[in-house]
Amino acid sequence: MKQNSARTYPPLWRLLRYAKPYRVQVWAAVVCSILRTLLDLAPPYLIGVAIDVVVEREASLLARLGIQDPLTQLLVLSILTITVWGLESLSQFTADKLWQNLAQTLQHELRVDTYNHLQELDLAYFEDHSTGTLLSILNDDINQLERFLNFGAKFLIDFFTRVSAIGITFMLLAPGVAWLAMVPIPFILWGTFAFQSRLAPRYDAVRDQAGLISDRLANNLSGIATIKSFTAEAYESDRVYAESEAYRRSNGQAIAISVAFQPLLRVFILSGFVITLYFGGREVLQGQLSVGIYGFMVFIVQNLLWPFTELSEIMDEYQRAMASVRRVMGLLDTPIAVPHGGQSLPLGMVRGEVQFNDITFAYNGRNNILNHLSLHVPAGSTIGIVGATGSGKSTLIKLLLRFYDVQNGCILIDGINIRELHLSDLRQYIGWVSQDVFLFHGTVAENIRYGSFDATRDQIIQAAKLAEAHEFIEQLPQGYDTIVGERGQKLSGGQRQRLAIARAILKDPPILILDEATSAVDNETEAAIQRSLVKITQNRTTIAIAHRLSTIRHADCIYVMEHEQFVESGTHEQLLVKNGTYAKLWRVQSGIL
Ligand SMILES: Nc1ncnc2c1ncn2[C@@H]1O[C@H](COP(=O)(O)OP(=O)(O)OP(=O)(O)O)[C@@H](O)[C@H]1O
Repeated sequence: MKQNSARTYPPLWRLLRYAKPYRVQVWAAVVCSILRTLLDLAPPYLIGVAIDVVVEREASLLARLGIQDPLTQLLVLSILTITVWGLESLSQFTADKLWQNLAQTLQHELRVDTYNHLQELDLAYFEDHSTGTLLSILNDDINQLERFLNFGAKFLIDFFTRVSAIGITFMLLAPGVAWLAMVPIPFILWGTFAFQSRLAPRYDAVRDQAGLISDRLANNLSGIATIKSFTAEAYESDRVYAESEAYRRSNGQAIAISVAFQPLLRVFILSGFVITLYFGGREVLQGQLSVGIYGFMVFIVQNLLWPFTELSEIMDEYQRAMASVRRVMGLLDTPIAVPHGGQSLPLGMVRGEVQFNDITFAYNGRNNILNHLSLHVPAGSTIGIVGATGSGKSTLIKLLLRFYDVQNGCILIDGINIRELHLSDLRQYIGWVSQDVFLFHGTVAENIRYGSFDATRDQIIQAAKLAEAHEFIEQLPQGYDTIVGERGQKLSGGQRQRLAIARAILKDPPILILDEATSAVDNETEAAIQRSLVKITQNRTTIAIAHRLSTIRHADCIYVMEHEQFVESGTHEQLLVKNGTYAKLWRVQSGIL
């Protein structure tokens, strides 16, 4: 509800609301920026006063204020100028520092919040959104905001202060000429905003296109070995070229409008300047305006009108930033499809009984993978699941981990519906060695320790020994401190699997899931791991999925999956006696057939 209503706010408003905790700094930065601009306007005024001193001497403005001697008047003016410049530098320094700190803080907070929200989203979201697009939001879009906060916000404040201060002073000093000098302003404003409204959709397109390039690059870099093995470099180069070209084109379309407006603005500004020069001069000649005020006005009229040329650039920056805000906020608004349950069950109290009660599940827009499937795994028992590839074995595990929610039926742990459990509790109970082992860039020890961050070196080595990994780790150049490379690419598939098993053993969960956990190791190593697993799986619920039946033959019960259901179950011996699918598979694998 709250998230939907947030969408109705304009992006700038949402950004400001985000900055709410920093409102003191924001106001301080605004005040310092206004002060700086006002002080920046003082020197032209002081020049006007100086002209007044040298022309009018004892009849000057300062003389009327009580300083008779023209030389003393000049001295006072000099001191005033030094003071103004000093204060201007100070306020500029403070404003810059405040804006930059704010930009850095907001950028940091937004990035961390967006990332944290992203982590909470369900797996289906990541399947529908490419890594490149998400990276471009987390990096490019958030950096764009920093640029705007660093420069754009400051410019906008400077602009409004400058225009209001000069406009009012003009009106007070020479109302006859002032309105003429301001005639171009409505035209400039109208043009600026008309042009910005045409620019906004083009910048949205640029941001989207930037996301697409990022996708392509991220995809290619992670698939570089495949590209090389298929000698597809030229093909990929063409695809990158096409994406980059599309980005260039969409940026070009935005730039085409953005540059066309500048020359037009100059014409308007020139007219304001010429009007002041001519009509102001005429008033001086007619004795209606003092020379000092005329000098000040000619000098300052450009200060009034030039910011309007910058306004279009700032609005340009603003539109780019708002396109980024929309993307960042869009991500932050994405509802969490798999929410936490309210119940908390301490890890130490979990027995590990798992029940799938009449569950039905289909991936988004696909046919049912599991149909009215039920399974009961008593606490502490070991079960094996076999079945054809694509039959839904891994899906069953992902449902237990609540990566997705079932459409019908329920899954229980120790009799509690997993939807009611806090997600982090639920996932604490489960040690999952997945089919696709993912190792993080870091050392072997860091990867084993992943998730059990307090584990000692000895515990890590002990877990590695049980996973039959200690020996090969010792032979690595830096042993446990060897860097495994991104995604563990400096290790073999079997070595990666053993690290993943060690990681799950170290976690010491009440429920252990082994999804093809030893598929990449040789028979001898697998036999050794199996011997270790006998010890590890004692008093722990274990669900093992395997194509190699020898891996699960000693399970308390083996389930055979087919056609969205379990079609057979029993011990290895019972299933052989049944002479069904399992027996057929066994005969094929053991070479009897
Ligand atoms: N994220 C997903 N979105 C849509 N369909 C999916 C997704 N993941 C898996 N599937 C489909 O669901 C079916 C079951 O996949 P699953 O990975 O559970 O099979 P499996 O029995 O573990 O297979 P294998 O033995 O090959 O590992 C497959 O047809 C697969 O194409």
